[in-house]
Amino acid sequence: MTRLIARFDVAYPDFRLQAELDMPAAGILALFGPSGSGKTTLVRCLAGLERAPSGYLRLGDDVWQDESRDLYVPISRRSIGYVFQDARLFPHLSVRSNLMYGFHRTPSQLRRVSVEQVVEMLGIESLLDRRTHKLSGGEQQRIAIGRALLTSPRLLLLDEPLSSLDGERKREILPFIQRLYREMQIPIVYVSHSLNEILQLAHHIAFLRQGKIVAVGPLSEVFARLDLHQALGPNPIGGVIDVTVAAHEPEFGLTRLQFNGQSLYVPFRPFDIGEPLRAHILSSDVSLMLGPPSVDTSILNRLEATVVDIKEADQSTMDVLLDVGCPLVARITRKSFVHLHLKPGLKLTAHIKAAALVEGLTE
Ligand SMILES: Nc1ncnc2c1ncn2[C@@H]1O[C@H](COP(=O)(O)OP(=O)(O)OP(=O)(O)O)[C@@H](O)[C@H]1O
Repeated sequence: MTRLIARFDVAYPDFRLQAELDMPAAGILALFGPSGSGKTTLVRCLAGLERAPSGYLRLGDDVWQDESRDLYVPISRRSIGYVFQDARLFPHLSVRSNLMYGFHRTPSQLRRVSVEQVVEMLGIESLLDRRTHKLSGGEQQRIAIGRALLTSPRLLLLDEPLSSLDGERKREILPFIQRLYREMQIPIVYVSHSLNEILQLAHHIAFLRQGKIVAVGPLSEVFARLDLHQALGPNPIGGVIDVTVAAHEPEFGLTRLQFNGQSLYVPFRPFDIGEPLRAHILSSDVSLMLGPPSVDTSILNRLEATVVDIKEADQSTMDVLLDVGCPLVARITRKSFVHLHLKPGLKLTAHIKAAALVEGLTE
């Protein structure tokens, strides 16, 4: 499988990025981290807008930067599509001309994406003859993505493409980004500090703090890192679980999801049976009970669990990493931890107070 390998060390007067990536170039990689952690700097290095003095960058067989050989391929020859926070369309051109700009820049023998394909995928047929300054923010971003796609990029960089949009426009554009990956199979690096966007879109996540990638991998693994749990926020996600729809129980207003032989109930939604979805669970919504799952409880979501690891969260709470067929973190009080005599290897039951579904997720 094609890999993306990058090593950058960039020093500004008050900031240093020291980032290393070596991962499959497939699906959507989210760069996530607090403001000022270096996400944009990293993307600029990937794009070739920022030249890291001793940098190295390779996508598959293409080496775009290797300073040990004084090799630095400029952005115009990197086969990279870059979409910024603001769409940066050409205001004097129509939508069609903005799109064709990207298309014509690419030599015909390298074109792998057709105008018709992009227009259909982004739902922009009716906009083609419009001027760009009259378009809504969401429409403008779709055109910007289309223009980038029509350069037939081997890598698409989306730097907070939704941050200037309101909630409704965000919801409008997210499915198009999901389609990008599904239908075009172009690896995407997606910068965001919105956890919600990342849960909806990402297959992998790189978590940045103070210029360093402190964790990278599939979402379920990164959110299970106890050493990062405090850094992930006051009420962090304890589990990201890929599930399929198993059954509906409309008489109870419930839909049953399954994963690795376990079940999770969520409020009824008319999904197709077998449809892949993603659920996420806050670590504060997981409580623990000694012994195997019992039916004598009002709690519907009871998962068989094994304690894997335990870490102090703060003075009064502990994070407990569980194996429920996938990683899941429970945040419990220190008092309960002492009372239950928790230790690695202990088998018990995890009660899930609430599980939320992430809509329209890619498989
Ligand atoms: N050209 C530059 N010269 C000096 N400092 C810079 C330059 N570009 C970025 N920085 C600094 O580097 C740090 C990281 O910035 P960067 O934009 O990469 O962070 P970010 O994680 O993308 O932040 P945000 O989420 O707010 O966009 C910041 O402190 C910023 O001020």
